[in-house]
Amino acid sequence: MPAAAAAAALLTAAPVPLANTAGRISYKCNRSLHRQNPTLFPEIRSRTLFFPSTHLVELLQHRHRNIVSPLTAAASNSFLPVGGSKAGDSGVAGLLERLRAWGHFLPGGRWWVFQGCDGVNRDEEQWKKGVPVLCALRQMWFLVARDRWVIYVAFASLATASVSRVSSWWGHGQREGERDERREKELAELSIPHFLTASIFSAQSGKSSIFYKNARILVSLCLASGICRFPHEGDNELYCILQVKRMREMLYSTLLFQDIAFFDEETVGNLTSRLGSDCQQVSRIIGNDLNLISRNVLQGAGALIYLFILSRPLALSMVLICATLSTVMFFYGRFQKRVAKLMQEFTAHANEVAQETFCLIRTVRVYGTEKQELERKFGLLSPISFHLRSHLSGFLTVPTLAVNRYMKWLERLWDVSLRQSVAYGFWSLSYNFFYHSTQVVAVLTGGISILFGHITAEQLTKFILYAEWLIYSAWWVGDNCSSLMQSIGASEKVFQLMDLLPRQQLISEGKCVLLSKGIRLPKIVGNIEFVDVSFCYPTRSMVPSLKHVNFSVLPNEVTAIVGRSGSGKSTILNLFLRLYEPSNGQILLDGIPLGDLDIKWLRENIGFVGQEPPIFRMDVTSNIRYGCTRETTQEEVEWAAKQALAHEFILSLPNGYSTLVDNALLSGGQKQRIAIARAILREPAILILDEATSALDAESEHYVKELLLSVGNLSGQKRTVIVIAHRLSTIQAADRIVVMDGGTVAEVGNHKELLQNGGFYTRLVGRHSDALA
Ligand SMILES: Nc1ncnc2c1ncn2[C@@H]1O[C@H](COP(=O)(O)OP(=O)(O)OP(=O)(O)O)[C@@H](O)[C@H]1O
Repeated sequence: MPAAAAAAALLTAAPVPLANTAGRISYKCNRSLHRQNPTLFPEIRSRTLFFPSTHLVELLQHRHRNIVSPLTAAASNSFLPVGGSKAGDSGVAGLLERLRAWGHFLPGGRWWVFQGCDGVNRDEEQWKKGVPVLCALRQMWFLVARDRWVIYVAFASLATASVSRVSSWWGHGQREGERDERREKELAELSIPHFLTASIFSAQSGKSSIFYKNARILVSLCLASGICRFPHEGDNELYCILQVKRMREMLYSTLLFQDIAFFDEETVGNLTSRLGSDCQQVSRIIGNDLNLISRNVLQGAGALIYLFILSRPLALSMVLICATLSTVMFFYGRFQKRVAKLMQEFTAHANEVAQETFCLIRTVRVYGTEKQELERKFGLLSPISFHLRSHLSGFLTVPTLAVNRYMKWLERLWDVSLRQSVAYGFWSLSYNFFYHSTQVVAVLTGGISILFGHITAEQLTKFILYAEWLIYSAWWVGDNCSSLMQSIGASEKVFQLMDLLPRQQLISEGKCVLLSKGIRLPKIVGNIEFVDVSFCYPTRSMVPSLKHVNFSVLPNEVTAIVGRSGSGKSTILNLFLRLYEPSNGQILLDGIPLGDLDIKWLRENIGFVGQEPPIFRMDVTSNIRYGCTRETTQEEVEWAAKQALAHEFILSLPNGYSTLVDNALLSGGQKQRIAIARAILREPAILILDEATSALDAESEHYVKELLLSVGNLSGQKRTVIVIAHRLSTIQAADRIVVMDGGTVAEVGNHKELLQNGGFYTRLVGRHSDALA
């Protein structure tokens, strides 16, 4: 009760007008509520991040009816529900209030304000941060410049289809002396309405020779238009395919060369969504949208010129109508760009969740959370947008929503799509209105002109046909512009990702290639030194994972790193593998800073086996050969597999070494054996093992460990080994043990020395003797 009272006080203390700030208020209130009593309000806090404030009240009423009734009473005085009315509102005032609320559904109303992924309303400033249209087009052009010939062919055939001179088709058969008419007949597709009308009127007036001539021209024009369209459309398709391919290539290679920290922040689902649907959508920009826009602009311009030739006053009225339509088109296009951006974002989030769920399907099954993953408690009004639901709640009982992570994003997609559909409805409405306006204006003004003898009935018919053509072209331009805006909206994230610079260590002379840059030592001795190394993961820049770490690994020795979970053992290996760069200090290999060495060469000389080694979806031989730069025979692959005790189980697979495997098709121990065989085959100078044998049975582990730690490479020479271990047997076998505690080195020495010290290591061994033994 005190919490509810405090929360009520918080809400009433700051009565903020609701308009345009619903998301923000809701968020603030809930932050405060959550701080006041996190146990009472945890769920509400996360939910209302994307709910408008009215839903806070709804949610509280529904979920915490008993506890927070004073809060909702107080809240309802401060916050007027979007579609509802205050308690006590009745009669005309209440009705007016409700009507006013419904007014928010009209263009420009509050219903059209979008919320971003964080659930907060996006203001104009945030939208302006997007990629400008010209900038997006420039980037697109740069992307396809290599294949510009495809575009040239497409545009040339388009121009031919739309604007080619008819004179070559029928030149000598024209009526002499009719200058205007001759000019009018210069356009191929555009002249179809002209000859159509001329044919009809010549038939009506009984001029059979003129009728047949016009009919012949009509057929020729239709054929010409069709033939020119063929290369044009084919080229466009070809262009779209090329562009998607090129974009995916570029994006994929840009992503591949990013820092590991980048992948800590971006999820796989999100990135694959950009590579998939986003690239497809963006490819429409030049291949489809721009192409259709130019075609319709050409045709519209031709029709307009024709109209001006026929009648200037009538043509001006058409210009006026088209200008109004263009204004509507501008706003609609801007709206579409925003919609597309949000839809891409929400789709990416939905993909992210789906990908995660499918990757963790075993956990979902074991914990029986399928229903939870599908949870969806909509009622009668499902699925309609949150806002509309809120308005309807004034008339109907609307059940509270309960959505899971995936449904949350689908619901938000739906929410945006709903508004998109309504906007399309408004756009179509305006088109219809203007389309019919042209006819009415043409008939009225044209009829008057006929009455006064300024134009003939034939001219008016032509005028109406061309006016329709003009408005039709304007409509298509509008439609394609909005589609272009959609594509540009969708392109934003793709271009942002493509603009990322590749990781510094992989750049050479401005190119990101698998390159050779830096020092290559003639031979790796294997002396590794960590000098005052400190490190924070970029995603947690305030929390150091390593603090002033100093230790050495001597050549041909086995160094074990031990310590409690989270003490920084794997981080040390990550830094040595240069997956991250130290925030402070240096790591040296044979006296040379790692940063000065050729990274490609360095990695070729390191073998790494992790705790959960990844297996690629390919056959066993390819998996063992993965990353091995030297040529290897099948015998060598089998030798490595035998050393890793993998040979027997591989032979028992349906196709032996040719069996297709992946992470889900092998046991943990089998995966580790393949990864160990992979490391053995590389014959690395330095071997790094991160609990590499944890999934093996005791006997196999003993044998494999012997091999990895003592036997060394093919020629029997020992190598430098760094091993993270929890088992006492592994640790005892090490020449040197580095004991980590809370990101610092607590002790260094061998097993005997450390036990004699009686320090942290002794306590660790004592406390975890069961686990270590
Ligand atoms: N990618 C990452 N981003 C942010 N923090 C991380 C990341 N990886 C590890 N950490 C944090 O760094 C600290 C050290 O982690 P590390 O993986 O090195 O521990 P560890 O000693 O290897 O643990 P374990 O024995 O459980 O594998 C931990 O607090 C961990 O939460």
